[in-house]
Amino acid sequence: MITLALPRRYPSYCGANIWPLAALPELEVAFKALGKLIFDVGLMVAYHCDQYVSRGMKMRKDEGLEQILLRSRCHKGRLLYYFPAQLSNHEENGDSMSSWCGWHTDHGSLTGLTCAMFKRNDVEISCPDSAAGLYIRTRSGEIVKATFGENEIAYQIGETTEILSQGYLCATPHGVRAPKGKEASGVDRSTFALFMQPDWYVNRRWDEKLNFLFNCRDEKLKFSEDVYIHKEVFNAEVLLFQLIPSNDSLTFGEYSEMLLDKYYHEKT
Ligand SMILES: O=C(O)CCC(=O)C(=O)O
Ligand SMILES: [Fe+2]
Repeated sequence: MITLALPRRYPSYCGANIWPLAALPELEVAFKALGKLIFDVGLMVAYHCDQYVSRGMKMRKDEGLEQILLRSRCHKGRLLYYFPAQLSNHEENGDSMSSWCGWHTDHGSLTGLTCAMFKRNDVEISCPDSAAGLYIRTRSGEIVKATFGENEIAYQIGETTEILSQGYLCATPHGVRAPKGKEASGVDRSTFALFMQPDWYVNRRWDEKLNFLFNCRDEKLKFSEDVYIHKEVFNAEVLLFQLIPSNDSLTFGEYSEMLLDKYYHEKT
């Protein structure tokens, strides 16, 4: 019963995977193996995040990032594809650091990223512009290129971790810069991201619309006055956080729905 109801409530989270079984049968196995590796290492990163946070705030073991990730069934692996810059519909915006993907923070707990692969005409190449790629903004406000190799995984902190750690850990602002110049013509970029996030659904709550009693785990996000997620940089977030009264709490599902409405449906 639950497997029927959840996709209706959260279509963007619960859609079935679509595997190109005929064209690329090996993708499903490789994709899941990579996702599992990034998840397993992510748990180790989470353990150390908890050690750090517990020095500053009181935290029960089951409230820590590691346990939240371990009990969640809502992690999402995605292959990301960036079209060659001149074919993209998006005009290059004023901020060249984010010409392929605008500055943002991920809303989940922890995002694991592989280093990207660049291609021209389906042939893998090394990127002709060494300035292209993923950029992050550090806690001290510096913009730095995130450089890592093909056998390495990068982890970024998401907004939910910032909220649950009451700001001891900060969500990582990031954007992706497209290559520039003649040589950049026709160059595309592919990478893999594992978005690790808490369970999102409501706990033992009757849903009028679906006529269904949810009997599942949720994760409450407590918004305290001390948490101002990158407010000073991203105007959209400033608006969003004005909508959440301080000291209020939402489930991760409610928080996600609020963001999706804000960004995609302009409901709020
Ligand atoms: O492409 C990347 O390296 C980062 C992707 C990203 O930030 C995202 O999908 O949220
Ligand atoms: Fe991101």
